[in-house]
Amino acid sequence: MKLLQGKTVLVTGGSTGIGRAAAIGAAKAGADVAINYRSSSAEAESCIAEIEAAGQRGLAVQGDVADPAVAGEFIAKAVEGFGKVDVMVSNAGICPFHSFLDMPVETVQRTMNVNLLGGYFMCQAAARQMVEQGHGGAIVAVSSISALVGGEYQTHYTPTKAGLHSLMQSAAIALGKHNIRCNSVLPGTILTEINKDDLADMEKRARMEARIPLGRLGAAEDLAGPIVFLASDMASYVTGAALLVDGGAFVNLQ
Ligand SMILES: NC(=O)C1=CN([C@@H]2O[C@H](COP(=O)(O)OP(=O)(O)OC[C@H]3O[C@@H](n4cnc5c(N)ncnc54)[C@H](O)[C@@H]3O)[C@@H](O)[C@H]2O)C=CC1
Ligand SMILES: C[C@H](O)[C@@H]1OC(=O)[C@H](O)[C@@H]1O
Repeated sequence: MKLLQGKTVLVTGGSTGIGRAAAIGAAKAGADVAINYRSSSAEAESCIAEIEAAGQRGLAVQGDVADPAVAGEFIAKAVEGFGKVDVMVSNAGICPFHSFLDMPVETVQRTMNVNLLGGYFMCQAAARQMVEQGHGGAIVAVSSISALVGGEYQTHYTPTKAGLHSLMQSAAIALGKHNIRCNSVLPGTILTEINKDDLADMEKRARMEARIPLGRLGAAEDLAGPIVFLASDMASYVTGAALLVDGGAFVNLQ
């Protein structure tokens, strides 16, 4: 039997990058998958096509996670389509690199609203549905190695990732009695749209590659296995945990 056979998995920011890889990975593991996406319906449709090519049902729901109302709407549409919610992968995020001293207020607020509050309301809405269903569930937040270490141009971003990591720890306690497990993955540097401009600086890219014991930056697909594992019953006694998926970068001090 496949790891997520019969499960319904929801992924925010699921049309590109890590979210897309998680959505397609979940479908390949036997789940029906609903994705939330921000704006590009072409990317969302092509993700749904890949979910269907894996033999599963797919559903795309547009919405800005920074709007708290969008969380309830996403859950309602998924329940309407698939009848239940078993897994929430809270993944949507932005990282507009910017220096600290002249950081625009709007950039800070938007990053917090999307990454942290968006994640909070999505996880809460999913948990409410899971509690109502009465048969447990799993929540996986896409936090970051940035929950543990800083970045000069990420002073507005790293606190959101530390916040998601902390949210999963507290939610694990709040939801344990409902058999809802809450964990986070902490990706290292993964080559996606979010850092395309930043990593166009070849010197910086080479520096980052050099400190990764596995010798390469990550690909979005590197996150699919860890997310599917944490979502699955194979991880039935894992909650409140954080799984680094960084090629060993974090432990490489000198
Ligand atoms: N690429 C990397 O090195 C790392 C990424 N992450 C996190 O992984 C997550 C996914 O990012 P990537 O796949 O790397 O980049 P990405 O840019 O491909 O994915 C981010 C997704 O979130 C969506 N999104 C952004 N704002 C949204 C909003 N307001 N409402 C709904 N969807 C929204 C985007 O449309 C996009 O599909 C983010 O939370 C990011 O912080 C964490 C650690 C490392
Ligand atoms: C977007 C960055 O490249 C990426 O985001 C993270 O969370 C990682 O720590 C990297 O800085």
